[in-house]
Amino acid sequence: MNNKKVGIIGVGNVGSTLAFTLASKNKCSQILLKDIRENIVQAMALDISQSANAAKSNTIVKACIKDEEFKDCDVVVITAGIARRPGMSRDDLLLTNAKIMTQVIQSAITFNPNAIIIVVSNPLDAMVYTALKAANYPRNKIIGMAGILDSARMSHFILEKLGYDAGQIEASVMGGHGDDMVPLPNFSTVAGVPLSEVLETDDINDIVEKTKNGGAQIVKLLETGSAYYAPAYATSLMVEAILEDKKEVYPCAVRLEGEYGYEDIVSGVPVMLGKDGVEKVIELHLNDSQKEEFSKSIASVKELVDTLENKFFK
Ligand SMILES: NC(=O)C1=CN([C@@H]2O[C@H](COP(=O)(O)OP(=O)(O)OC[C@H]3O[C@@H](n4cnc5c(N)ncnc54)[C@H](O)[C@@H]3O)[C@@H](O)[C@H]2O)C=CC1
Ligand SMILES: O=C([O-])CC(=O)C(=O)O
Repeated sequence: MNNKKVGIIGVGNVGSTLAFTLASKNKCSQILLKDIRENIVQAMALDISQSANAAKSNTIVKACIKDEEFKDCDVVVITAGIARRPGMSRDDLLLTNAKIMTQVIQSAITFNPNAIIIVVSNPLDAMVYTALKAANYPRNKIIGMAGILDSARMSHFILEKLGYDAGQIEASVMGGHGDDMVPLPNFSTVAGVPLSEVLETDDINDIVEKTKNGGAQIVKLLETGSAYYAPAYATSLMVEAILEDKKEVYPCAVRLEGEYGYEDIVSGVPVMLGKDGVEKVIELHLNDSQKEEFSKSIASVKELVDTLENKFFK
C-alpha cells in the first residue's frame, strides 16, 4: 500500500461515489472528505470506511469538519457545487458554482500546497478557469475531468450499435464539456479498426449526437440531479494516474497555452498525466471540419469566461 492521501471536497453523488471507488480499489492510504453538510460528510466517511473494510482494503476514510483538518493531500478533487436538473444546461450553474469554487479552492490550496487538483464541478471548463485564476496556479496543477467520461459515453453508444467488442472500443472526444463537445469518430477504433470500417456514416452521426447529449439524457431520466457512476469512475482513473505517476494519456480539460492555436482558454484535449499533473499536452492533427467544431466549442467556453470576467471577477 502506498502512503498517498486523496481529498474530496463535495461529498454528494459524485464525490461519495469517487471515495467509494478509490477506497474499494485500495488505491491510497487515506481519503479525506469535506462538505458543508457536516452530518452527511460524517455519515459518508463511516459508510465508505466500513465498505473498505468489507473489501479488505487498507484505505482509511475520514470526515473533516474544520478546514485545517483537510490537509497534506497529494490529490484534491473538487465536486462541490450544484448539479443541473431537467431543462437546465450546465452553463446555468455558472455563477453559483463559481462562487463555491472560489471559496473551496482557497482553503484547499492553503492546507494542501503540493496537491494536484482535479475539478469536476460544472460548467467544467469555466470552473477549471475559475480555479486556476483564484489559485493563481500553473496549468499543470489544476485539471478538469470530462473527456474520459464523454469518451466512455461514446464507447457505450458504439457498443450499442455494433453489439460486439466491449472492452476493445477506444472512443475519442475533445473540446469543452458542453453541448458543443467534439466527438472524434476518425480517432475512434474497435480493436484498432477505424470506426468507419465497421459502421455506416448514419450510425456514426447518430453516435456523435447521442454522445453530446449523454449527460442531458441521464438528467432527464433522473429528474433530481445528474450522472455520477461514470463521472466518479472516470475521475478515479485520473487520480490513479497522478498518484502512481502512470504517464497515461487521457482527454482532460486544461488551459491552452498556444496549443491548437488558442491561449488562456480551457478546453478538453489529450494530455499525459503523471505525478506533476498535466505533464504534456498532445496536439492532434484535426481536419478542417474538426477545427471548425473545436473553435465553436472554444467560443462557447469563452462566452462563459467573459461572463465570469464581467460579472464575477470584477
Ligand atoms: N465534469 C463532469 O463530467 C461532471 C460534472 N458534474 C458536476 O459535479 C458537481 C457535483 O455533482 P453531484 O455530486 O451530482 O452533486 P450533489 O448535489 O450530489 O453534490 C454536491 C455536493 O457539494 C456540496 N457543497 C456545496 N457547496 C459546498 C462548499 N462550499 N463546500 C463543500 N461542499 C459543498 C453539497 O453539500 C453536496 O454534497 C455538479 O456541479 C455537477 O454538475 C457531475 C457529473 C459529471
Ligand atoms: O450532465 C450533467 O449536468 C453532469 C455532467 O456533466 C455529465 O454527466 O456529463
